[in-house]
Amino acid sequence: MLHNSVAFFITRVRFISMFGLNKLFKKDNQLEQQIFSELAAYKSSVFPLGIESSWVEKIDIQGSIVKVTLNLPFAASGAAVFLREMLSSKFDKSIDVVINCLLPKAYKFKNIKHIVLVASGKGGVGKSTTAVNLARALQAQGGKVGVLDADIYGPSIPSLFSVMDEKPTTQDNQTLNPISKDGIKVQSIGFLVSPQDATVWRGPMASGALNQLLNETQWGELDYLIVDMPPGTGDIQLTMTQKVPASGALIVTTPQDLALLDAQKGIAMFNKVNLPILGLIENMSHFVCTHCGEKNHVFGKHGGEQLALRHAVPLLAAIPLNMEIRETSELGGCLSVEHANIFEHYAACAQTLSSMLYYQTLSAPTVDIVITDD
Ligand SMILES: Nc1ncnc2c1ncn2[C@@H]1O[C@H](COP(=O)(O)OP(=O)(O)OP(=O)(O)O)[C@@H](O)[C@H]1O
Repeated sequence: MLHNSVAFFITRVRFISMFGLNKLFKKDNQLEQQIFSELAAYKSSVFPLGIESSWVEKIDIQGSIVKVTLNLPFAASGAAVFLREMLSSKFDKSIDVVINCLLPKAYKFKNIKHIVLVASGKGGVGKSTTAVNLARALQAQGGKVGVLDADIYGPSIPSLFSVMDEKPTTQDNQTLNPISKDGIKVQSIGFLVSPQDATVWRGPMASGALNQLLNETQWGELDYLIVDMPPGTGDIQLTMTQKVPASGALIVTTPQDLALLDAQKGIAMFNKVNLPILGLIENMSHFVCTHCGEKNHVFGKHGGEQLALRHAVPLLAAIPLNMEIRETSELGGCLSVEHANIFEHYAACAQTLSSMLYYQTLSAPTVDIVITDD
């Protein structure tokens, strides 16, 4: 019996060699190695150091059908589109790329891996709109996401997610369950106190409330918690910043001189408390004419770019002034579903942001952060 199977095996090997199939297997192996090399050499803002071989889960080659599966340690599943194009053009054949996002289990606070503050030097520049779309984009890229609305002057997150009438529930009378909207966990100061009451708060009260919302909400496991900060750079914002174990801050600005001056104050504020500034987002950066497609810089040109250069922080996105952004936001809709082309701006920003946060964690020492109420 054993003799028979050995004979069968030898015949099979001979048969394969005879028809040159072993060369075919070698060729597959060669292709696999070339794919590894191309991935390692591919550099972009999302992959500044290329794609590590340990991120390649598998390369499946079935004749002319090739599929590459990657497990990325950050939320950038949309990058599959570029990688697919790059590999297909290099090898002159269709190569499919699938990206799963598996962030390392390194927690910044409780079960939260990264906390990102979204701030602005002045009100009305689109900070909350940007925070919500960025949260949705991080989720679309494969992350588990929560949003904490700490804007005591005008908590607009409930309305931007269209959950104004909901109230967080409690199971133990000590902690609150956040509202879940489209898989995103939402908590807002607006669910708990009226805006009239909150606007007269002083720094310690506001930061105490933020602390409480952060600590006493059952967030579960999150990859990214986006915190919508109150606009401005005063005592309240400073005290709040000091109380949150954030990975960094994003500053939203418009291109007008006055907004840029205030954004500069925001940069100074975060520098004062040594919180890394992850980047600037220039909102309402330009307007694309719906008839002729021409780009108009309604509020000025290159302002965000110059500010970013001056302070050596990345300009992560230049979001257009766009009617669909305003309409969808005001109706609490989802831009990715309703206007996918405009949502691309936020998707690209989310990919770069999540990659930055990953590399930041690699280079930072790990410390346990304990928040107290004082
Ligand atoms: N890129 C954009 N294109 C068009 N409209 C926008 C854009 N970004 C924001 N808006 C609109 O601008 C208005 C202000 O936006 P938002 O409430 O997000 O600003 P904010 O900076 O958070 O304000 P506040 O300081 O009051 O919290 C909203 O009507 C919003 O829909």
